[in-house]
Formats: sequence, structure tokens, C-alpha cells
Amino acid sequence: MSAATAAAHPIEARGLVKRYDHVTAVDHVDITVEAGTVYGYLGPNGAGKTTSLRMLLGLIRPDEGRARLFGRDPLEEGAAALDGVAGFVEAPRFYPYLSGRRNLELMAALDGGDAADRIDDALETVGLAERDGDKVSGYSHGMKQRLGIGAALLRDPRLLLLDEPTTGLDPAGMRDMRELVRRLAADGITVLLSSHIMGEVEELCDRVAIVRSGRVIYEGAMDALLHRASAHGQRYRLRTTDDVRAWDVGSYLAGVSELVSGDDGLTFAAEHEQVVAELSLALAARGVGIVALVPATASLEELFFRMTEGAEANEEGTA
Ligand SMILES: Nc1ncnc2c1ncn2[C@@H]1O[C@H](COP(=O)(O)OP(=O)(O)OP(=O)(O)O)[C@@H](O)[C@H]1O
Repeated sequence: MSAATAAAHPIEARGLVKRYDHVTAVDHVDITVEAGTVYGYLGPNGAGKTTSLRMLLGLIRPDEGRARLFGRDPLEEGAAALDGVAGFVEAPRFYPYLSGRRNLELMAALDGGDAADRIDDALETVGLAERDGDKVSGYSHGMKQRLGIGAALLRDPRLLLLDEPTTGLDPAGMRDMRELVRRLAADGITVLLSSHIMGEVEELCDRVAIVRSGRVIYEGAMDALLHRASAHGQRYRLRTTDDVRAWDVGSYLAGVSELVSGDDGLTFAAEHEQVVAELSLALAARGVGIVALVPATASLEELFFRMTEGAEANEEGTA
């Protein structure tokens, strides 16, 4: 790799557009992923995540714009531009009647170079070293997903593109996959991860782009997004011995806003913790017992829905 490409960003895409008949799947998307980050590409079904990742990897041609990986355009330079890059965009396909190890051996033979020397490490990293001799047909969905990442690791990537790697996994499978992504990032691999799961992106990513109908409606540091999510005050969930009365008390208290009564008690926003303390005292004074009063953790999720489905989405610029 030349000095010029070594200094380039792992991903730099400008003005990517992809249209299918009347659908603009990807609409002028800019993405810059800096080395060492775990970058979340977050959006609901049909937002254009897979199409974007496929363009980044040069699997499909954009109608407009261009993408560079470490300074190289996969459409112009072909396989050479994918040096150091591995993608996991479609569900990985393996020979079911062969073992996990044998599948990796076949892939390594295709890849050539020293890929075969990395098989043991790859199996170890993805937690399949103990099951490497079992037929893939006997693997769980999560194991197949991890074998897919193992296959990507044979290329010794410095950049890994993962399209919804936890989709379809059970909670334990999701946890294992997240743990694996964290480990790969700790090993210095830059990761672009698409997901529709807000909590997952919040947990794993340093930076995030939120996409809706092919457009990036927010781009920025995860911290800044979370800060923005709580700009109108921290939200809380409240359950009491008498929610109707509690609602009355809350609605008259200064500093309490967005008071909503739901099936599982009340939610509200409070500008300061002091307001929460005042509310608890006011409830006690009126004989209402607090059963639970906890900060609501779904702030990113709420923000996401506001951005992707609410009227606010139209006014949002990229940050
Ligand atoms: N080959 C294709 N032909 C026609 N339309 C397509 C094609 N690929 C994608 N689309 C359309 O482009 C839009 C974006 O699809 P894409 O698969 O990129 O979204 P996504 O965010 O990855 O969604 P999901 O989470 O459901 O996979 C959708 O409306 C989809 O129907």
C-alpha cells in the first residue's frame, strides 16, 4: 500500500445515489469513516443501508457519486481497492455438508496469499475453534453468522463492513456478535456496521449516521447524539399506587413536561434532578406511593423515531 492510501480514510463516499425505477434507494449520501472508529449506519427497513454498503464495496455501481476505500475506488481499481477490506453484506453462504474449517479452507484457497495461515486464529476469534470439525448444517444461525465473520478475517482486514450482523439472532447470539464486534474494534479494525437496532448502535458505535428513505438525516458523534437526545430534559418512568392522582400532581409541578400516561405507568421529562425530588415529595404529601421511578433508557430510540417518522425529520439537517 502506498503512503498516499495509508493516510486516506478507510471510507470516504460523496454524493452516492442509487435509483431503482421510481425508488431512490440511496439519495446523495456522504460518509466519512475515520480509522479506528466503529461507525453505525442506522435506519429502518428499506432506508437504503444494504444498497449503500453494496456501493461502498463496489458490488453495484452508483448512479451518481463515488466511494473510496483507503483512497481507492473499487469501481475503477477492482479487487486492488479491496485490499485490507472485508465485507459481510449478504448472508454468508457455506457448503452445509462440509465443516466450518473445511469451508474456510476452501475460501482461503480462493483468496490465496497467506489466508490459510489465518484459519486457526479466525476460528478462535469468532468462538468456533471447538466446533470447527462440525458440519455447517448443524450450526445455529448465530454460529453461521460468526463463521461469516471468520471468513472475512481470513483477509486480515483493516476495515470491516457488516450489514445487520445481529438480524435474526436470539438474545444470546446477539450478545456474542456484539462482543465479537467489540473485540475486532479493540484489535484496531475499523468497522462500519449497519443496523436497525438503536440500542446496538448506542452500545457499539463511536459515530453514527441515521438514514431515512435513502438520506442521511443525522451524522455525528454518538456522544453528541445522546446529549441532543436529552436536550429537553431526561425522561423518567414512574409507577405509583395511584397513577391518576400522580398525573394530576405532575401536571401542576413546574419543571415537569411531556407527561404521558401509558399502560405501564407514566413517563415525563424533567429539566433537573431537583424536579424529580420535588415530584416524589409532592406525591408522598398527597398519599401517593412510588412503586418505581427510573430514568427512561430509550432516549435514543425515541429520538430515532422522531427523526425517521416524525414531522421533525423534514427540518433536520446533518449535524
Ligand atoms: N435490486 C433492487 N431492485 C429494486 N429495488 C431495490 C433493489 N435493491 C433495493 N431496492 C429498494 O431500495 C430501497 C432500499 O433498500 P435496502 O435493501 O438498501 O434497504 P435497507 O435499509 O438495507 O433495508 P433492510 O433493513 O430491510 O434490509 C428499498 O425500497 C428497496 O425495495
